[in-house]
Amino acid sequence: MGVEVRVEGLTKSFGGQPVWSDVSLTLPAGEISVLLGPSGTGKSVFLKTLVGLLRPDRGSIWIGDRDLPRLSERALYEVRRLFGVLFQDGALFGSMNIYDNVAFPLREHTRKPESQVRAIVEEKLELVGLTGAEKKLPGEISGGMRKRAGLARALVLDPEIILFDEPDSGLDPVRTAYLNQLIIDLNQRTDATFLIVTHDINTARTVPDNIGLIYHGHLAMFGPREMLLSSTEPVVRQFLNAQRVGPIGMAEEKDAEELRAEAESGVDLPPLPPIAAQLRPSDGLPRRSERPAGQWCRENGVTPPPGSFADAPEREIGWTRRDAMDQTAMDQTAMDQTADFGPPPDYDGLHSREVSR
Ligand SMILES: Nc1ncnc2c1ncn2[C@@H]1O[C@H](COP(=O)(O)OP(=O)(O)OP(=O)(O)O)[C@@H](O)[C@H]1O
Repeated sequence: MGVEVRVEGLTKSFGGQPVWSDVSLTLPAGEISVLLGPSGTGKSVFLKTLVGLLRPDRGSIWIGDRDLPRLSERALYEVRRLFGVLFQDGALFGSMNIYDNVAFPLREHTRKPESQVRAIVEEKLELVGLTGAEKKLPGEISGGMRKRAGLARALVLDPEIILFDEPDSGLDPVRTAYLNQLIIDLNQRTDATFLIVTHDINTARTVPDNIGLIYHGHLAMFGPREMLLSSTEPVVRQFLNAQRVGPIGMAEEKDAEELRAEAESGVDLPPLPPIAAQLRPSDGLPRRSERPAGQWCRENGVTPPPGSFADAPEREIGWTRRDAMDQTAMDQTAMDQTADFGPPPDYDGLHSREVSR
């Protein structure tokens, strides 16, 4: 069973240079959250700080009634056992075969007899589809297999919180799709709390329950996926839609002159793409934390981008044609009252697939 992780006012710097400041967010128990951000904004540093490998300058990381940065080394060692971490490169020992790599945390942190170690290692290797690769060295298997071996090792102590640092880096799109499905299935099976750092926009759009974005030394936004996927906040919109137009430049932030030139050129951000349905477990059953598609938008009076949830069965969506019509009527009234705001948005596009047929 996963646990909630509550981060409050977390700040980290190196040699007086802040990486990020005043980060506050809650990773809900058992849910999948994704953390995005331009390169070098400190996502890996955030994961390492969460797990206690780096000490923050200020702030709290609450797990139950324990505040990690305030724990003694000994207490922290105990709490770390709640975590499983999949590092970017799998972080396997090159001279150990896959079996010994996966068995390592069990031999290091428990007194289990070798027969039990074997049973657990075999179970986790089967879970990640690596049965038969036990005797291979990390250098003898593909990058994708190394990731899965790293994942098996992250799972052997049955962690309640699993952190993934770019699990999809270096993988082709098909392997990324398989890995994402594996992550969803693992979440369903273990009910652990997941935090995934990724640069893959498709992963960010379909895998998580919540999305966060670190930008320019702070947490720009964190919340339910529908909140970010329908956000018109320029940084969020630019990043989630992989656009060049917007505040983020090649070297992180565009300067005022670049932004002015962009505004003068009349180039605008393209419309938000439709929100796709969340990826479901392989058995097709709803995720434990699943909320009806469109529910957040409806409850918060936000109109999702046209075409959203077209791939969710009508009976399961929380945003229906009726809501769209009600919303259109409400917005039309607002438009009539304020005038000069141009034509009303094309809410019918919400079901554009049906309409265009
Ligand atoms: N141990 C350290 N000592 C000093 N500086 C560090 C240390 N670890 C990371 N940094 C710096 O912190 C900043 C953030 O690095 P980090 O690897 O967390 O970024 P990231 O967002 O994960 O990047 P990417 O998306 O490219 O992987 C970088 O400038 C990096 O050089």
